[in-house]
Amino acid sequence: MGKISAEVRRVALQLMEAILEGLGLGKDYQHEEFERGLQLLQVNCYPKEPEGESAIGLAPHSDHGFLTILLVSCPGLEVLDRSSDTWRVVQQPRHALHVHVGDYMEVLSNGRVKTVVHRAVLNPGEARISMASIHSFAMHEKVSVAKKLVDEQDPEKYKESSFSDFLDYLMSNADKKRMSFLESLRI
Ligand SMILES: O=C(O)CCC(=O)C(=O)O
Ligand SMILES: [Fe+2]
Repeated sequence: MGKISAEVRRVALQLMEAILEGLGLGKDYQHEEFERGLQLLQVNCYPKEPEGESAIGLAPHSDHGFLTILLVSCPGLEVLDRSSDTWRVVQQPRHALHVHVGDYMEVLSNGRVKTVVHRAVLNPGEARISMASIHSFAMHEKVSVAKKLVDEQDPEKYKESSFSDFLDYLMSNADKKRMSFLESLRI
């Protein structure tokens, strides 16, 4: 587990640099904050789909960090196509990793790069395991819109927040039907 986490972290940081460069911020933008950031591993185990029923394994959501790298044992991942508001099945080439952009990437880029809304459905043929590696800043480090991506036509669209603010948000809304964390940050 230690080796795969370290390798996945290396890939995530390299992808982050490429995205930052693509946004015109330069690959070293907030380099230290990314370097000392958090990596969270979440392992999901789903049972086989009961016969004749279709069932959701993990409800629709977006991930809170900058990037998620996902390893899955078999198909079951679906992403929301924003243009048609329909779910698209994600193909699963053998041994391929999936990369999701998360909420903090949408915040940092001032909405230029959109978070991916996704869900997992149960697989009729077999039980399923997935391992999500989520990459974010450190617990109390604030993520904010890059000032270079703000101007009169494109005002700042999100409030700053940290991972600890995200946890507080989850706790405070635990028993309510709630808007997503990202929606709560919209200005
Ligand atoms: O199991 C999957 O394919 C998705 C897992 C996921 O979205 C998550 O852990 O955040
Ligand atoms: Fe997810």
